[in-house]
Amino acid sequence: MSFQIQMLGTGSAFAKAYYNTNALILLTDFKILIDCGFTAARSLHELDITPDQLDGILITHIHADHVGGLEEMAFRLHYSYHKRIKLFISPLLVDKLWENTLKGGLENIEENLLGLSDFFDLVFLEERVPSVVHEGLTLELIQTLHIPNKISYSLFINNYIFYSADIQFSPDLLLHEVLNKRQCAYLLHDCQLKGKAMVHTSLEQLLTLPEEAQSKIYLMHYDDDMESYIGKTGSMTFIKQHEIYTFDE
Ligand SMILES: O=c1ccn([C@@H]2O[C@@H]3COP(=O)(O)O[C@H]3[C@H]2O)c(=O)[nH]1
Ligand SMILES: [Zn+2]
Ligand SMILES: [Zn+2]
Repeated sequence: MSFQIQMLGTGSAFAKAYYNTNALILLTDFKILIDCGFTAARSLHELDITPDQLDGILITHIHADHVGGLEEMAFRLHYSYHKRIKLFISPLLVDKLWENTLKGGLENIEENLLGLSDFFDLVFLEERVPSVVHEGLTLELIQTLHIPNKISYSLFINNYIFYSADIQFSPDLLLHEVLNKRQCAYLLHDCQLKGKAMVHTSLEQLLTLPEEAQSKIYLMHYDDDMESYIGKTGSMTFIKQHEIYTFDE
């Protein structure tokens, strides 16, 4: 069964033009959002998608450009749509997400709404365990380095697409596991266009990869000056906000 990917946004944490890097995975009868940052609701609105039309949301890590839209989702699902959707999440992130990000806004709005599982149907994704989340869609989280001592996950989609979330340059992972062992056909990778990358991967670092690897890479999580880098990304391509991509196996 084929599926499509439509980026709700493709920007860095502070980008204004391209919104937060959050992705919709679209199957004929299933829609899941990868990350739900503070621009997600506006972007969904622009695409004429309401929160209740999502079947689930997957969280890679706790930064506002990846989870900052969850409070609005929870409120609207509860009050406007009287519905809970799935939240696909590592068990290691659940308490942190509730205690550090959502509790302040969501706790005690009603006496029986006490925690994350009162707003979402929690589906735990164990690291490095492929999970069939719907017919035709298998997701697998792997822990990757973003900020030391901060839990953060990248993702395999149907074991042939690698979705990096936010990640420091990890050439061994990319070349040995993603490309060599798993033979992934597409890599959606975050990219800091200028300067030395401290918590992301820089364009300069990605340009050190062999041309064959670059040709499979779609760049995301970029700054507002992306257009001035067109033609300067080797064999890598910028993925565009709201365009629908079919990544065939
Ligand atoms: O040690 C740090 C921690 C964070 N930051 C910035 O804060 C942002 C948080 O969201 P992000 O992970 O998409 O991107 C991060 C960076 O832009 C940084 O430059 N250095
Ligand atoms: Zn980010
Ligand atoms: Zn981050």
